[in-house]
Amino acid sequence: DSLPRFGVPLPQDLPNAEEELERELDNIDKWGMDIFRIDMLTSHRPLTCVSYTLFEERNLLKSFNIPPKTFVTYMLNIEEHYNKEVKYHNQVHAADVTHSTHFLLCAPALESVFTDLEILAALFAACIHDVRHPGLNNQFLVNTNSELAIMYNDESVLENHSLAVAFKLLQMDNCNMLEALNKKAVAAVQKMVIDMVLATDMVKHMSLLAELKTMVETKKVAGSGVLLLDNYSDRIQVLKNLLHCADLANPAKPPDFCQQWTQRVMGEFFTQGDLEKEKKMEVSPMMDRNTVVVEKSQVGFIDYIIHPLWETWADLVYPDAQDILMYLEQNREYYQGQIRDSPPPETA
Ligand SMILES: COc1ccc(-c2ccn(CCC(=O)N3C[C@@H](C)O[C@H](C)C3)n2)cc1OC1CCCC1
Ligand SMILES: [Mg+2]
Ligand SMILES: [Zn+2]
Repeated sequence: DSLPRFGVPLPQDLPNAEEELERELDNIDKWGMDIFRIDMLTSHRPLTCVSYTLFEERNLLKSFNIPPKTFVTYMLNIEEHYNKEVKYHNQVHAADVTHSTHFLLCAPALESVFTDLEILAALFAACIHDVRHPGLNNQFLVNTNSELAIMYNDESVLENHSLAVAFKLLQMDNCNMLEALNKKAVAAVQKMVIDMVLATDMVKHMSLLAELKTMVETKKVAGSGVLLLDNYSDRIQVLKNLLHCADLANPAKPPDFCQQWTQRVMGEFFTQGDLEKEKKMEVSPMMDRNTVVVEKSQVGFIDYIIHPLWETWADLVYPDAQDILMYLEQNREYYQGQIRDSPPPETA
């Protein structure tokens, strides 16, 4: 039983789904790839399709003797364990972050900087980083004394849970995509994946950014212009920031994708806010559908979190991320313009 061409069966009711999907996947090395259309064309299995395409393109299945059937079985299993009912933290977000991770790894400034094992770890981390996300954030799980918060002692609860689930699923029948790696390589991948996924917890943001800024100030560059990273600590620090940037890339995407992501995240936030109201809890900031001004909160998010992070990343890989910064500034202006009675843009 051979695998379907893109790893996943395509919708029968779409006559030319295969050629439409091929057309979308032709953009896999571009920032503007339409992950929402790929979600539709794969009957909501974008993660398996994108990860399979990327692993094939990067020749990682051959390099690490990963049987394609095992890879697809594991990824479909992981995809099943993303919650389709959750509006933002579902398999489309995971596929988007995996694609963004791939794009950032393609930066010329990072050319031949990372080994195939590190690239495998980064893509794997992106695929699994939010698996079993309940659509509630860490603070809610802690405040409600949830099973998960007790299990993980209130520390990076969601991130620890996604990691545990991902490594548990590896042990299921015909799912161990790392079976051909030697013990040392598996341990190295596992450590890198744990370090990267734990770094996607927002509480780590300020310290991660501070370290990135220090790295930019002291960055060592080879004659060819690629980054010189000669120890694990520097290498994993760049990979942690790379995945964190990919996780926080929505406001730096083409406007219509950015706006779709905002609708999804607000849908998830308001669902949590409604639940907090129902439970007579204090409603979290940005989650009260009656008081949040979506455009204002996006401008604030961009000004205080997203732009400082992406500006620093763009410095690190200069001049590679300039058009990403352009989208970010364009989206900031869009949201600023949408705020009622906001000052008109200065005339030139
Ligand atoms: C497109 O909009 C967003 C896209 C992504 C995020 C965002 C913040 C942190 N992350 C990284 C993961 C994380 O830590 N969390 C914990 C919590 C902030 O909910 C986030 C969703 C996930 N992702 C926030 C976004 O908007 C928020 C709502 C209005 C302003 C901020
Ligand atoms: Mg997360
Ligand atoms: Zn995420």
